[in-house]
Amino acid sequence: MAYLELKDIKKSYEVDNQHFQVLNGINLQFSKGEFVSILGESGGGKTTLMNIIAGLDGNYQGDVLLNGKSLKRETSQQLDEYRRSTIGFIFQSFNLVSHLTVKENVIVALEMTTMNKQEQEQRARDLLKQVGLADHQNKYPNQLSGGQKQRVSIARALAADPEIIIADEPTGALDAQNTDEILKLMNDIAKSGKLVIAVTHSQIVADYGTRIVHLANGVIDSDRQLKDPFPVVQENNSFHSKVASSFAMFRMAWEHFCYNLKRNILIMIGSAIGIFSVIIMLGLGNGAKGYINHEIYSQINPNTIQVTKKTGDDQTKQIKLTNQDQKKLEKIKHVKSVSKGYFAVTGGQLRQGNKNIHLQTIQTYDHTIKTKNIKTGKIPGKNEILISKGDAQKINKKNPYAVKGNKLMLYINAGGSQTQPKILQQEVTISGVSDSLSGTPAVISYDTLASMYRAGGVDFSPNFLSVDIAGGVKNVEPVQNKIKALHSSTGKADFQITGAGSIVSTLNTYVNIAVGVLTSIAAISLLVSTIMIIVVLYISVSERTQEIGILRALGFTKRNIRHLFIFEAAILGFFASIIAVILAYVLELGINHLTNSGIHYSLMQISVGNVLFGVIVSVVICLLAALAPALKAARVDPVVSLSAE
Ligand SMILES: Nc1ncnc2c1ncn2[C@@H]1O[C@H](COP(=O)(O)OP(=O)(O)OP(=O)(O)O)[C@@H](O)[C@H]1O
Repeated sequence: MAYLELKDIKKSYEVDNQHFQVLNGINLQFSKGEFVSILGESGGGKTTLMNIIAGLDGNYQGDVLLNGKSLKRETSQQLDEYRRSTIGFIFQSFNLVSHLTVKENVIVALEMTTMNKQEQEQRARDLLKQVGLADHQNKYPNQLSGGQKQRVSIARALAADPEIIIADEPTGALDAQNTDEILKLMNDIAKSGKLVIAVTHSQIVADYGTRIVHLANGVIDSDRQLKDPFPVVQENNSFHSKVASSFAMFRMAWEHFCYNLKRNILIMIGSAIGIFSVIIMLGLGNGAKGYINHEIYSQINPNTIQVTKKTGDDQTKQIKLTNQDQKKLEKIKHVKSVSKGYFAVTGGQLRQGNKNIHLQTIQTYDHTIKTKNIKTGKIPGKNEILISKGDAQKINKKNPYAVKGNKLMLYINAGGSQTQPKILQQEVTISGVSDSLSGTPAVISYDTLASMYRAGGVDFSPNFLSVDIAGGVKNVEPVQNKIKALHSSTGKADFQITGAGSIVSTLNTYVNIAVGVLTSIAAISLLVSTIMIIVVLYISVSERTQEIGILRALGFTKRNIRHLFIFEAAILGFFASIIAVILAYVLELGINHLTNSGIHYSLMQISVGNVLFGVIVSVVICLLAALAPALKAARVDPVVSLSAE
C-alpha cells in the first residue's frame, strides 16, 4: 500500500459564474524516501494540488489517502492535526513570521509538540545548525539573505519531524549557489526516509530528485522514476504533536506586542485617554464628596442625629417628645443612647451690666456639638452657658475668649401672651466659647433649661431627642431610615430627622449624580478609544493575513488564532490602563498640590477601587473590541491568506 495516494482528484474554481476546471482526475501514489518533483506549465494547478495534499483545501472531488485512510472524511480539527504531525511546508517566498527571530520561527512549529521549553530551544538550535544557520539564530527575517530565509523555512518544516515535506517552488527566489545548497538539504531530508514533494518550474530541481511527475491540462501526462526511493529509516521520536497551548499563544501575542512596541505605545496612549478621563472623574467625585463631608463633619458629629416629631400641616406647632418615644428609639439596632433635648426657637437674651446680647436660638447640649470647636472652656454644666465667638465679641470685642467664667443673666421667652410674655431668668456662668460665628445657638445643659422652666412654673418637655449611633458613620443612614419608618398608631410616620446630619446623605446623593453625569461625559472619550482599538485590531488582522495563513498551515487551530488576537488585545488594554492610572496619579498630585494650598483639602482622591475599575474596564473593552477582529482572523482561509500579496 502506498504511503500517500491521490485518487481521481478533480478541482475547479468558480469565478463570475464561470467554471474553471484546474485538476481533472489526478491519480498518483507516493512512498516515503521519495523526492518527487511536480513540473507543469504556469497556472497548471500544481499549487492547487499541493494545497489538497497538505490538507489546506478540502473542497475537491476524489480522495487523498494517507496509509489507506481517507483525508476527505476528516474534520477541520483533524486536518489541523494532520498538518501539525505529518506535513512540513517550504514556500517559495519563505513565509517566515517577520516579528519573530530565526530561532523563534522554528520554535513556533515546536509549540505544537509535547516538548518542554528547554527541549524546544535545543531542537531549534540543532536544526538551525543542521541548515547552517547556527550563527544567525537571533536575527529577524529581514536581516537574512534569500538563501538563509529558505534554510530557516526548512528548519521550521522539519521541526515537528513530519513525514511529508511539501515545497512550493523552494528555489524560485534563489540564485544558483543557494539553489544547489537548498536542494542538497532537501535531498538529505528524503534520504532520512521522508516523502519530499516539490512543485517546480526548474529542470535542475527536477533532475535532483528521485521522480518527476508532469502535469498538463489538469492530468498527469508523464510520471518518470529517476532513482530508487531512499530506504525508510525507522525513527522513534520522544515527542509527538499536540494543539498549541493558550500560554504559547499568549507568548506569541506578547512577542508581537514587543516587536511593534512603538506603534503599540501610541495606540495605548490613545486608548488610555478614555480610561484616564473616567478615573479622574471618579477621583474628583470622591474628593468632592469627601470635602463636603469633611466640611460638615468638622462642624457636627456625624454619629449623633436629632429626631423630632412630625408636626403635620401646622409647621409652627411644637410637638413634645415623650419617654415612650425615647424608648422606641432606644430599641433600634445600633442606637447607643437617646437623650432629651430642647431647641428654643424663641431665643433669649444675655445681659451683663449694660451689655445686652440677643441670642437667636438656644439649644440644650448634645453630641452633635463638637468639643473640638470649643476654643476655650468646656461643655456647659449646671447653670452654665456655652456661647459662640461672635456673641462673645459683643461682650469683649478685643479678647472674646477672655469672657469665659463671666457671670451673666440669661432671659428666655417661654411663651405666654403678647401683652404678658413669660420670661424666665437665671444667672449663668460662661463655660466656654466655641469657634463659630454669631447666629449659631448658645448651648446650655438640658437640666439647667428644665429647672428654669420648672422655677417659672411653665410646662416643659423635650422637643427633640438626640440619638447617638454606635459603629461609625456607616450605621447612620440605616438608623435614620428605621426611625423614619416608625409609625404611630394612626399609621402616619411619626418622626423626622433634623439638623445638619440629616442632609449629609442627600448631599452625597447629589454629588453622586453629578459624578455620574461627568463620568458619562468622560465615557464618550472611552467610546472613541474603543472605536480606535477596533479599527487598529481590524487593520492588524488585515496586515497579518499572511502570518495567519502560515500559522494555520503549520497546524495552529482556529481557536489558537482567535486566542492570539484576544491576548494581544488584553495586553494592549492592560498596559493602556496602566498608562491611564499613572497619568491620573500624576494629575492627582498636581491638583491636590493646588487645592491643599487653597482649601487645605486634597480634592482628588483616586481610590484602589477606581484603579481596579479602570483596569478592568480597559481590558474588557479591548477584549470586546478584539472579538470581531479575532473571529475574522480565525475564519481566514489559509489557502487564500498564503497567496495574499
Ligand atoms: N482561489 C482561486 N480562485 C480562482 N481561481 C484560482 C484560485 N486559485 C488558483 N486559481 C486558478 O487555478 C489555476 C491553477 O493555479 P495554481 O496556483 O494551482 O497554478 P500553478 O501550477 O501552481 O501555477 P504557477 O506555476 O504559476 O505557480 C490558475 O489558473 C489560477 O488562476
